[in-house]
Amino acid sequence: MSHPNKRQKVQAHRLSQSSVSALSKVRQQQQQHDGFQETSRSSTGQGKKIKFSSESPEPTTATPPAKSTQKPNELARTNGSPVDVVTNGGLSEIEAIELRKKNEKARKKQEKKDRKRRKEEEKTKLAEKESDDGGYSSWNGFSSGPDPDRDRNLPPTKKLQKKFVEESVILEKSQKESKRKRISPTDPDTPSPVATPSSIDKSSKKKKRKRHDTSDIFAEPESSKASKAGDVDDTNNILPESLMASPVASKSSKPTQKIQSVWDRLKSQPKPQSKETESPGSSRNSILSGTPGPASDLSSITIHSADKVSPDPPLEQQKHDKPKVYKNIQLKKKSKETQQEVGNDSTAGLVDPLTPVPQRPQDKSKSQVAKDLQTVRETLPIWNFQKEIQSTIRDSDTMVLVGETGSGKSTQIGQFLLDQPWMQRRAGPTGKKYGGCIAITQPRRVAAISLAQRVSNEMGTQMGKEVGYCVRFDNVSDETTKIRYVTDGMLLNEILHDGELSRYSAVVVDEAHERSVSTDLGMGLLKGIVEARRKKKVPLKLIVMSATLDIQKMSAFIGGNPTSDDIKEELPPAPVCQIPGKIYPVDVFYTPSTLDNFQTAAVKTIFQIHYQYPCPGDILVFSTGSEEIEDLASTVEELAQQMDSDKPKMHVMKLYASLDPAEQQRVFIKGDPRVRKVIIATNIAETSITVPGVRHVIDCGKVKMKRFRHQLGIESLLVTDISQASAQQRKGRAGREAPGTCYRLYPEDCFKKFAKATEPEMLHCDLAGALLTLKARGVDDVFNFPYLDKPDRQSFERALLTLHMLDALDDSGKITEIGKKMSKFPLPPVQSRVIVAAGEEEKINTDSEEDVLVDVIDVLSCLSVDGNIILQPTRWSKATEDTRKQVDPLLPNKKKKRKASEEDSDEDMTLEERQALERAETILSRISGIVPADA
Ligand SMILES: Nc1ncnc2c1ncn2[C@@H]1O[C@H](COP(=O)(O)OP(=O)(O)OP(=O)(O)O)[C@@H](O)[C@H]1O
Repeated sequence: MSHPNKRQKVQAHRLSQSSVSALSKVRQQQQQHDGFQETSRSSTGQGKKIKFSSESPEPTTATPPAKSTQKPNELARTNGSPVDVVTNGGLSEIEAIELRKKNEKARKKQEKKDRKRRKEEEKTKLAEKESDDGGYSSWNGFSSGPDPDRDRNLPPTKKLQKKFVEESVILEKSQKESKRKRISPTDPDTPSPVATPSSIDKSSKKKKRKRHDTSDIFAEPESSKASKAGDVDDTNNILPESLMASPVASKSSKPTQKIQSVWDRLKSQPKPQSKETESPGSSRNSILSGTPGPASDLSSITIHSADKVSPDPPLEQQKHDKPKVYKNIQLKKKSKETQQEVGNDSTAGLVDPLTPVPQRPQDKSKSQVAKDLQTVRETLPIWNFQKEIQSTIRDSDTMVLVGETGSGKSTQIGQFLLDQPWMQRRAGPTGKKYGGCIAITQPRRVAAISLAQRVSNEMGTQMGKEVGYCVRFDNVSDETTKIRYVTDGMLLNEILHDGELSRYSAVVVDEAHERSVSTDLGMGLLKGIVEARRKKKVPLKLIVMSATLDIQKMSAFIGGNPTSDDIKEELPPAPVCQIPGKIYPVDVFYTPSTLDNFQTAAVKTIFQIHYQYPCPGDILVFSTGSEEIEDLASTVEELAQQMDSDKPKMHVMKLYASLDPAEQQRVFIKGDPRVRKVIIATNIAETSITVPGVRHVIDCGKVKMKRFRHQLGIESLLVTDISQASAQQRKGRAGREAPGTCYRLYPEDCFKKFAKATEPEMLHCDLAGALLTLKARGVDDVFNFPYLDKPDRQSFERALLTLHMLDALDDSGKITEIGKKMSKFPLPPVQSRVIVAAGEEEKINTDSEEDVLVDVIDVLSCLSVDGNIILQPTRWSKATEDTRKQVDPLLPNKKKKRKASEEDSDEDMTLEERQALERAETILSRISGIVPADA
């Protein structure tokens, strides 16, 4: 089988998203047809594709054939025969060339004139339209354009591309304008000579400003106006200058020397560097340093901000800012190779998803890595509160810990408590041993794994030893593990098996604001365990953490230590420790009005950022579900391939729950700083995680939530607005390694209308599973269990009836043997009942050839996966293996073992079985687009 080139691979990948290959073929054909239409339009000069960049004076069509027909000289030269050029009726070679040059020049001039005229027409139309509708339609929905008839017959993606390209040009023009203004900042009301030559009259200036305003998605919120005026000492809601009509910088008098020198440096830099527009940092600079002045490039701001926020910029940050300082030759080589691979398709601005991830420097010992990371740890806001946290939890069994996102809660808390005297494993009254380990719960497995990896790096230990994790189907920890990151579902499971959690000295419930059923049940159960362990004089410490928490409610709920022996006495609230300060500022932007289609807006924003900010600076986009993510990713990939070759390339990555875990971990590996990673994720990336390199967040403001539909008796996923707490968490994914930006694809008013906190899952889900868990844990009176928010009585009754119907409860409401078996499966009760029933069937019909249980497991496995049940085996295996090796150091050993056992089992196969297996593999490969159907 021949290896497909990168473009084919990307296409094959896209095909794999749809299992309907026929449909894909039709689509492909249509695309080819569209491509042809585009080319012919270009050659006739109609609907010519505008280049993404406004830097290059030379307009080119996107399709190579058009290019080649327009440059015969070059064609001839590439054919290797300059004499071939002499074909002009007896003219000498030189004369012919001269003549052609002249013609070419005249043609270009004419083209330039035409283009200018067309642009002017477009601008006028756009300005007129904007004055009609407030500018909204100029970017949203791509409904308005210079010549609507021209695009009528184009398919939607092409229309979108064309519209986007046109708008990008307008955007870049306006950015350039604001950049020019900033180089020579003057009074905002006095137009700079560069920006406003005398030939331009006042009305056209106004039009220009208007266009600038409306060509961007993000409006200037009230609060940012205040901050510009110096009233607000917060970087929230500050509009990036380059997105504004009148830059912030123009309010200031003169640039500081430092920034001016950066500008000078920037101007003298080669094209790709100097054309990058300013970051929104001038206001940030002004606020942080008290020095008003224009923005410079992102790197200068980073350095500047770091100066102010922390005296020593974190080491990782320094590396990130100056990729050239890498001393590791191996790494250099690697990245060269990577670039060669990436660059072999010069027209595509897209990094192939199969591109190997650059390896981390291998020559650094674990202790060296830990030593480097120590510098980062010491700059975290939580670092100075170490003693306070230690003494609070020494004196009290419970504590609420609140601190900004990125302040260091999840990574540092375990390390702060590790050496405390109460952490020692010790014997209880009966001689049973208690303690020695800390459990830190996370709502999602991806966070648990990445945090364990980070903390083991910080401690310089091997993953799975002193620091480990335990998530469903994957336990990387042993008896020696001291800090164990677990999902809250796994902790619940542990409580089922060991009602005292005797292994642990402390349990930290992280991201408690998420209020999943498991978190709420876990907290209710932990409350009881803390009391029980206190009585046995082997206390279990409980810490509840979040950045966005209702502190009073939580501290009253978990309660502090009793003040007397009177057991009836109500517990005082738990002590609260609040960590002030954030690590880096994040600027927030809102849209001026509500959008119909956040997917389109997300695409636009991604490219606006890409064109506006220099690399490094990855983008994290929050979308709603896997389908939306796949759609968005393929649109971005398609558009990225049409970018100019001098623009930084893009690497589009996806992150959602049903993705292969190794694929999920891939986003955490630092990539080539010259390539921009665009990670499109669901809310699984919302809390706890730090995706290295992310500087920009795009938040669609929506989430898919499970809702129980009483009439139908089923749960379904519905798209709803997020809460303010969620929005803050999403914003908090930027500003962790450097200052960042957050683009909210909704207006500020909408944000204010969002619920303050996320509604507890318990209040809108089917309670049957939760009640079965409680019953199995021995809680018979489920109605009076301590819930943080109690569901209504009807929900209880409905759930209890369901459990009774499934034989999980007897007539008195006690759990039955069937119920106990059911509670062990991490499935909804209805599904676990089917498994138990199938198991019974197996026992009864031992002679039957039908393997009911296996069939049932197959069906339920498919039902458990959100959406995509088709594997992507071989195509990803190389990439997946690279990632796995970095995440799981024991992988080579595991693989050896697996290979040995596979070889054993291969020997037992009959010829037919082997052929069937091969056939199945081929079909699977075909479905997932690895092998063309006609191969
Ligand atoms: N994988 C990583 N790569 C790079 N830096 C990281 C990584 N994990 C953590 N950090 C650094 O450590 C800081 C603290 O991260 P941590 O997860 O402990 O914060 P947090 O307070 O728990 O945030 P949140 O409330 O968002 O979960 C981050 O701001 C970042 O600077």
